[in-house]
Amino acid sequence: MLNLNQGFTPLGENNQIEYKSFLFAGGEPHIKISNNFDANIPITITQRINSFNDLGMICITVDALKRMGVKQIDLFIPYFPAARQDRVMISGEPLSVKVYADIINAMGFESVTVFDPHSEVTPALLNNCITISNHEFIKQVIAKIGNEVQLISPDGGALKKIYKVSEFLGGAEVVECSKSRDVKTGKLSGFKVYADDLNRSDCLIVDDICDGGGTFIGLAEELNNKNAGKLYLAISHGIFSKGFDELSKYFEQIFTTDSIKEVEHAGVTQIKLQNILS
Ligand SMILES: O=P(O)(O)OC[C@H]1O[C@H](OP(=O)(O)OP(=O)(O)O)[C@H](O)[C@@H]1O
Repeated sequence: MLNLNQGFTPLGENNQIEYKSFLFAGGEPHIKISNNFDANIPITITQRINSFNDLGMICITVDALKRMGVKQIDLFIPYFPAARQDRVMISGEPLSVKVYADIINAMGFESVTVFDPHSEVTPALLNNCITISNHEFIKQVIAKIGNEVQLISPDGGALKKIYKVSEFLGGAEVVECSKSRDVKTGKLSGFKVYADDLNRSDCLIVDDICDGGGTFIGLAEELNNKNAGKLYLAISHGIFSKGFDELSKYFEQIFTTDSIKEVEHAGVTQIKLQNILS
């Protein structure tokens, strides 16, 4: 096991390969891997990708391992970078998810494991892709909430997955919702909750990514208009680029994993991937 992100050990702490990594003064990542391991044994690289350099670190690590004689390398990257840029919305934009997938495919991994990918595009583009669903994560979230909740599917993307979550949980009730995003400006509008009266029932919004949080604030207001009880939010990949001041006004508790980063906030419960996967 070679864990490239310090302190992030999603597959456990056993059999870790030692290395030193740093950035050269010019900004390029570098690694020196110690050679006290058996190169005949398959190696799994784990990494949290938050920048292009984090992907670059994977590339140079694979090169170094191959030069050391390692034949089989597996990759574990829970958050797939640029996963939302999985379609060209307006001319002049890239299909970023394919750019990343092409780079990763070129390294010839035995398998590439991702957690709760944004859409079917990522697994379709990645060779030897293994996906881990959010089912166990949501099960653990509901166990922590401790009450019965209605599952809330925020938009079209989430709707494709929510009924499988409900089935996994033994048939939890689902409320469908929708929103509109202006693809030119990113602005959100038109939040709709397809229920007449939620009768003060507690609601758990389930989605893959929270970026600025606009989706969930807009939806929370609409859920409150429909007489919702307590609101909870479960997000597989927490970017939280606008912090928690606004989100915390609406949500009793926010749940996320450590697929992107560590989060320290009273209103956030982080469930480690290591505990979800074990
Ligand atoms: O925190 P926010 O800034 O509101 O962003 C989060 C939302 O963005 C993504 O969906 P997106 O809006 O890209 O729609 P899609 O599921 O139709 O691709 C994601 O699945 C969330 O729903």
